[in-house]
Amino acid sequence: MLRVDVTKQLGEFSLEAKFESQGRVTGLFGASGAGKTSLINMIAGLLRPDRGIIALDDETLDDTSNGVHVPPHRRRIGYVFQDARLFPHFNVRQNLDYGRRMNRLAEDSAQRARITDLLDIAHLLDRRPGQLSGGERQRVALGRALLSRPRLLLMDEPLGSLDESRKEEILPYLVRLRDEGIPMVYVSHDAAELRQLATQIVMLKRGRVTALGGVKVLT
Ligand SMILES: Nc1ncnc2c1ncn2[C@@H]1O[C@H](COP(=O)(O)OP(=O)(O)OP(=O)(O)O)[C@@H](O)[C@H]1O
Repeated sequence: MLRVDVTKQLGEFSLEAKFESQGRVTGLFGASGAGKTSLINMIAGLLRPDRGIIALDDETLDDTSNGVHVPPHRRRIGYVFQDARLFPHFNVRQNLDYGRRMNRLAEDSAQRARITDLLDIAHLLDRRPGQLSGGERQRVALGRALLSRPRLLLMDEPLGSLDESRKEEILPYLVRLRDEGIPMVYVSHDAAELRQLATQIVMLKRGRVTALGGVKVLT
């Protein structure tokens, strides 16, 4: 379970968000500037709340009243950005291996084969990111996040930079990931996308949670 109860002032913008999610895919929905990225950056540990608590299952990741702040690399949280942010000088195999090495996990070739199959990227292992399409790059970014064995996967508009046909190409993979059982927080301003993927919705407007519930709150 993910529990968030935080406040943060960013210049003129104030974020005050409280929600709990048991959902497999928590869809964070809101217009541009609503505070979605700031909120998931706090869950990732990249941005510290001014006040409040973030907890994942039975672990407290932030608790400002007790001075608790677990640094990002200790959270075991995967993050997939709108632009894949692969390492350009590494090939796909090396990019995939990065999260595992950073987390000092043992090599697990069976797991890598399973993930590369799941995402249909096994034939791309020797290529560099510059030799991939946008959709392929995003599938590699998903694979890299998954292979770090995260307890939670954060996705910030992972389809945002893709055109409609590429989006259609990736969505089925995201549905497969949902069924893998790793909980996800999925940021989007696209209600149709969230209807297909999310199991629970947190709606944000100007830094406040305005609705919580199933995908029907999107209507
Ligand atoms: N470091 C900062 N200093 C000042 N203002 C900031 C800072 N970071 C974010 N903001 C402001 O906070 C608001 C929320 O930004 P945020 O990126 O979280 O929104 P978002 O919902 O993710 O938007 P988008 O969908 O456009 O990415 C915006 O008005 C932004 O300008």
